[in-house]
Amino acid sequence: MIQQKSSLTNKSIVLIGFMGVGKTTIGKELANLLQREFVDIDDEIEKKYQMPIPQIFKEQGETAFREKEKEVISSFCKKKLQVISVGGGAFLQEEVRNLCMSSSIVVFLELSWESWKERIHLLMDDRPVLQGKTMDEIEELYHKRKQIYASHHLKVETDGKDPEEIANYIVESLKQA
Ligand SMILES: Nc1ncnc2c1ncn2[C@@H]1O[C@H](COP(=O)(O)OP(=O)(O)O)[C@@H](O)[C@H]1O
Ligand SMILES: O=C(O)C1=C[C@@H](OP(=O)(O)O)[C@@H](O)[C@H](O)C1
Ligand SMILES: [Mg+2]
Repeated sequence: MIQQKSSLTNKSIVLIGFMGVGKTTIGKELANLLQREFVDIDDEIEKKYQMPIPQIFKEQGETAFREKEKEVISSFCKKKLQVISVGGGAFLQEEVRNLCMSSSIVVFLELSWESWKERIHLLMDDRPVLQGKTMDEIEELYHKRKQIYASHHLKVETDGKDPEEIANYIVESLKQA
């Protein structure tokens, strides 16, 4: 279920993985369990720029969104002892990958394509990256994105598990490592 390369410290924990894998949901559970502050980078971007993510994509484009994303992640990564969920595209930027890997424990949440497909109806409305794409194109993106998630300290397979179970598993794994 898991590959371990690091342990629980006073560093922040950063959750990565494809859109819809459960970073935001599991991040909240994990923060509760560890009694840490929870930070969702997409929420922070929306607060800072007073605009929903789909609107940023529509009006300013993806490049502008990635710049904002990098800025916000940079400011939160400096802090310790938080649980941080970053967007599924954050690790496209090498600078973001390096920053998170050096400052925090990076946990990659993995979900198989078969399981992910069942969740797509929950995601289409507010994930601009998915909009206008065919299933084949989304599948291609899913596989391409795997490369950027290769940077991690810990990998957790989430198929068939509920968010609480996954959060508990992360805590136990990090404690034991
Ligand atoms: N382990 C899980 N099992 C079933 N549904 C889940 C699980 N984790 C998340 N979800 C659901 O999938 C959707 C996307 O979750 P979310 O946490 O927003 O993912 P992300 O932040 O990775 O995009 C939500 O509707 C959430 O309730
Ligand atoms: O993968 C992506 O490019 C994105 C993922 C989203 O976050 P989630 O991974 O939390 O859905 C959000 O940052 C934005 O819509 C772009
Ligand atoms: Mg999220």
